[in-house]
Amino acid sequence: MHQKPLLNVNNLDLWLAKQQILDDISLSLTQGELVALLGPNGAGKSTLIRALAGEVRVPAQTVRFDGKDMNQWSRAALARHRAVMPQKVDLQFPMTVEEVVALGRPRENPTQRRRIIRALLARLDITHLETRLVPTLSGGEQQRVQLARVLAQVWDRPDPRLLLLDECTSALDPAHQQQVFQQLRQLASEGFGLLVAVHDLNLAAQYADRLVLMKAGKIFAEGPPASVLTEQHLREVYGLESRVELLPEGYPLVIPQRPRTGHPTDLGGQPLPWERLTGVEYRRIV
Ligand SMILES: Nc1ncnc2c1ncn2[C@@H]1O[C@H](COP(=O)(O)OP(=O)(O)OP(=O)(O)O)[C@@H](O)[C@H]1O
Repeated sequence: MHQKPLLNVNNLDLWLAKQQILDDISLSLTQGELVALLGPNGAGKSTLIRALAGEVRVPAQTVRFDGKDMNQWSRAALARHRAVMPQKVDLQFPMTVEEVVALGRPRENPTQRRRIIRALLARLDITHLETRLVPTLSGGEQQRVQLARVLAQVWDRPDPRLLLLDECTSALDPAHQQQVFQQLRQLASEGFGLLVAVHDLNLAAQYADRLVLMKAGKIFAEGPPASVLTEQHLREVYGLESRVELLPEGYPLVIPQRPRTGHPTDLGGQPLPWERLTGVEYRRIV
């Protein structure tokens, strides 16, 4: 088990356009750890990832990467040790999958680059797409190509290696979501530290060592999945009614409940059509 501190954030405040977006954020990530960043739309997850990526300037001494102030890292050195997958990547150029993944390794010798690309395409189940033009791929296929490009950047580099991934599985079908998260766990066991923003609470619960739940720019709760994903927390942070069950596998399962009032699809507490037909209340059978 790797235990070396990789990332330390201390009392980070961040203001953009005269608005406070991050409020007193403190967290840490060690080598070999996969931490999921959760929270409603607008909670500040992407902004935090951009700040940790060095894309938004942060106050001195608030973010340390491998023990060194983030502002002291040169761009070139950062590029070898941390890679970032932004939430939106919209590639319009007619480039092939192979060419896009190669962008992650611009200065590599061709034989070595080829080896890295092949390994990543296989890991992300996109070998069969290698010669296709990226803009012609489906959304989920494109997302896996972008992940391969990001991984190529830090693949087989010396430690420290940090991955900051912003909703890297949002377009994937359930089987590919599982496959990608298994790969992320594999990377953690190889010594990477991973911070992954994700909306799927159950994926996070299944794969992350720890969860960081944000609300309105602050950390609302942080810890192992079972301590963060409680019915009370989900109500307070998302306004979501849910049932949370602890599975025999050791992680919680969140089952969202149909809102009783105030939702556009809600019938004001009236039984839904199939409830009238079957006499079975939907809430009890989900
Ligand atoms: N450059 C900016 N200028 C002004 N406000 C910004 C800027 N960037 C982000 N914000 C605001 O900061 C808040 C947090 O945005 P952020 O994108 O970090 O949220 P998020 O948690 O990633 O949300 P989502 O789940 O929708 O992706 C939002 O209210 C957003 O409008």
